Amino acid sequence: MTLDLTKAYHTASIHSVPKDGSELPLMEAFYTIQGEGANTGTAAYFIRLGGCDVGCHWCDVKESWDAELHPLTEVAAIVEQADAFPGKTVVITGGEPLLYNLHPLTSQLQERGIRTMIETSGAYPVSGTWDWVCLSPKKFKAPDASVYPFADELKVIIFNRSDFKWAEEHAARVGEKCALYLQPEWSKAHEIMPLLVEYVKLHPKWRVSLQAHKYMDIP
Ligand SMILES: C[S@@+](CC[C@H](N)C(=O)[O-])C[C@H]1O[C@@H](n2cnc3c(N)ncnc32)[C@H](O)[C@@H]1O
Ligand SMILES: Nc1nc2[nH]cc(C(=O)O)c2c(=O)[nH]1
Ligand code: SF4
Ligand SMILES: [Mg+2]
Repeated sequence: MTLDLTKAYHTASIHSVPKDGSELPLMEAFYTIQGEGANTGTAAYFIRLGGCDVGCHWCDVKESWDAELHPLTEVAAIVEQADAFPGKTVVITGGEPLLYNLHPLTSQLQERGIRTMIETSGAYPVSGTWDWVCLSPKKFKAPDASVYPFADELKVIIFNRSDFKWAEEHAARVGEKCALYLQPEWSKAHEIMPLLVEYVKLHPKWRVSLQAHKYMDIP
């Protein structure tokens, strides 16, 4: 598959993040339990990159949006720290990680035998090499068409009834093997859960994803 790199990592220059991907704006990194989607319950080291222009009004990490607030950090140092943990699985999240050139980060992780996973809205084309791609499309800035074939998992956030239709539109665009998840928006979870449960019972190709880390009270 050929990638259209003309649209990739387009804001890198605005945020003076080097386009070669050697340094990235690092908001935080922490070793925890994956709380969402297909890999829920497994140990993983999360690397959260700053910068996002998608603007979900219910985003649970708005502090990540302004890349300038997060220090440019050498990829080699990020990788070194990740390798200190026994999980040997790294989840790159944000912010929107696909704003940046992720080739050096993923290749250096994989050279050390660390699995690479990404949480992305898909708003920008894929860079880097991935063992697992979680695509979570957003109405506020729809995915780039090139991203759908990379999705191992589609995770749609349900905030209101109209999001079920939106979820089906995206399910029609991912590959046959892509696992399908519906995840309640956290602040509406109590209200939306009965609808979500009924929807999955009627449309069993979908599974429920909860933000298990929030119930476990861990990062
Ligand atoms: C903070 S985002 C960062 C990665 C990327 N920007 C994205 O949206 O996929 C990580 C995951 O959290 C989900 N998420 C964010 N806010 C949420 C909320 N209030 N309730 C449920 N899921 C949420 C996103 O849909 C995404 O799957
Ligand atoms: N434990 C835990 N699991 C997660 N899965 C996706 C997360 C994210 O913010 O991308 C996340 C997170 O922030 N914490
Ligand atoms: S795309 Fe992700 S980081 Fe950006 S606003 Fe939406 S949920 Fe938050
Ligand atoms: Mg989170």
